[in-house]
Amino acid sequence: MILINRFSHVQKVENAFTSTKVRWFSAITNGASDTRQSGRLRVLVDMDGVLADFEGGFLKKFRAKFPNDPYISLEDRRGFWVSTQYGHLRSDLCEKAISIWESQNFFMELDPLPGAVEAVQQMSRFQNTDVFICTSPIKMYKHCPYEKYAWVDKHLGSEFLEQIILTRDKTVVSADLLIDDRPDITGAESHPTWEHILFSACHNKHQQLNHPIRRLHSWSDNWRALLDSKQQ
Ligand SMILES: Cc1cn([C@H]2C[C@H](OP(=O)(O)O)[C@@H](CO)O2)c(=O)[nH]c1=O
Ligand SMILES: [Mg+2]
Repeated sequence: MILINRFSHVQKVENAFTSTKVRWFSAITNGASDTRQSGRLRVLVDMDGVLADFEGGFLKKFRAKFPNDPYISLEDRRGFWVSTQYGHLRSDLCEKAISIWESQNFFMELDPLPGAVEAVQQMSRFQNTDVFICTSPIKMYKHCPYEKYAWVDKHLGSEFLEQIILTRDKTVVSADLLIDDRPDITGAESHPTWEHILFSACHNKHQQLNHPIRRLHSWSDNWRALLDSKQQ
């Protein structure tokens, strides 16, 4: 009897733990109302193609490493994946393109996009606004995650290291806005809490999207109005 009671106590504790875990998890995944209830605006800012010049850095290093191979100018870039378009140009160029962003110092040495650092610094000083840098590392993890942290430290300062979210699935992160240059952002959560603002880039600026989406054309565009539009 004592044993049974003890067991049922353990079971109860386990059940309570499980249901707390479930509640906590759903707060993370379905948190739209949570962020608004807190009265604070939560903004996710993507890194490559929004803060850091991935496309420009890639082209410069590709041409330096493979001076005798054809390349695609930024004007002619189409489609999110650089390696896909290079593979269409000539099949061996796909692997050559990948070798560029898998190299040491690729992510570290990317230049900030015009106005990006200033915009994020200003945004983070807004009242009732939390800004996070939400970025996906490449799967070849030897250099990229470290270099993304080092880049933020160098350009935004060490206090911004608290604001980094590294994830391959941005749909499970709850926020009000996600500013990102990738047109199709999908993942485990089919109804992300954020509104995706498409940041214009050489690869997406000609793209007609079949779903309604607001764009930010650059950091000289009116990003303050976008934030205002989400305030209660
Ligand atoms: C391979 C590749 C990666 N990236 C960026 C997107 C991701 O960073 P971010 O989430 O910061 O935009 C990261 C890993 O895929 O590299 C491109 O922008 N274009 C590409 O062709
Ligand atoms: Mg990006």
